[in-house]
Amino acid sequence: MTGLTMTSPLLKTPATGATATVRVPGTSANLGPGFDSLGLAVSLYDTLSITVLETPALEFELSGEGVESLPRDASHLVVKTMDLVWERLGYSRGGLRVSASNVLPHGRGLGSSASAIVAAIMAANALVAPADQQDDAWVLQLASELEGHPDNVAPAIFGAVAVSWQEAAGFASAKVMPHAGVIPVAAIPDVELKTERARGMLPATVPHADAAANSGRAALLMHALSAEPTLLLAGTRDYLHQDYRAEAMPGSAALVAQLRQEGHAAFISGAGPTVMTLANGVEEAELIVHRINELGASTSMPAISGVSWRVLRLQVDLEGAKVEVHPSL
Ligand SMILES: Nc1ncnc2c1ncn2[C@@H]1O[C@H](COP(=O)(O)OP(=O)(O)OP(=O)(O)O)[C@@H](O)[C@H]1O
Ligand SMILES: N[C@@H](CCO)C(=O)O
Repeated sequence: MTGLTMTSPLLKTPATGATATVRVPGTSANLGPGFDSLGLAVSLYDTLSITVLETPALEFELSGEGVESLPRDASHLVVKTMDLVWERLGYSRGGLRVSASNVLPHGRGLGSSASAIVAAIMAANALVAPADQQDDAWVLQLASELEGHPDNVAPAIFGAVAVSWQEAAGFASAKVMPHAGVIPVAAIPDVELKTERARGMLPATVPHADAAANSGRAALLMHALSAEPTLLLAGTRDYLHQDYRAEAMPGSAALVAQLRQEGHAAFISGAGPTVMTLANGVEEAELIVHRINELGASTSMPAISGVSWRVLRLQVDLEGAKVEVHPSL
């Protein structure tokens, strides 16, 4: 690794030749009643490698999700985010090679934008001089600002279940380890729904009775997730967002209703349209996978069978994003 160089009296540059690689999990936000506050990390991972080049070029090696549609210039979310990190830390960017292996589907409610932002911040932070590097609380603050809410970025950074909140001093998050029996099952539809559109469907106010009922379920959910998974069905009941957004994802709304009627803790993952179900043990997880495939193939519920579902039995990721830096050879 070459030493840090000065491009102006004020700005430093990251060390040329170094590569930072970040492996970041996807996340499921809201978990039913935890709108904009609860989320959990799942065992689906994007990998981002950033190499600082000697030339001013921006090179992209993208694979997987978004390969056809993502921009290959400074407007790419990863580059925009890294530029902001370096600006705040007093650095300027030269050339970069951005290598991304994208597994998380975009606009499906699995936190792809949050994971991209977290990976970019962690890579940029790892490439500055050790004395300038910031801690995870700083990463959480900046990532939440960029994403607009902390419920996806917190579990992407820390893993497990994250309970996040905001006060005058900024965003904060507590990590809660889930009961070992909790198994997330994702049903990912082949249609995209932009978070921005889903947020636009929410009302400005909700009835006090709904807010009160929702508070009770969110509190119950934390107990169910950490200690008593038999209560997951009751704990994942939401009153604040899913009904208001159902029109934009009728197949997902129908699948959530059907699975809940059959006793499974299903909810819309993030802003949708992925349906997440939290199983209590392997046997229930296998049953849920089988049942979703069956409903998708049956003609008796056209709202569900009219959508093509990719069903994945996952695990809760307990560690969150990991970064490694390789100096130049
Ligand atoms: N790995 C990535 N690299 C660059 N841009 C990305 C990446 N992942 C997501 N994005 C950008 O974020 C957009 C998707 O963000 P959006 O908030 O709509 O959905 P999401 O994050 O997948 O879902 P949710 O927030 O509901 O969990 C993509 O269309 C793309 O512009
Ligand atoms: N809490 C967010 C998650 C998606 O980014 C929402 O439901 O809009």
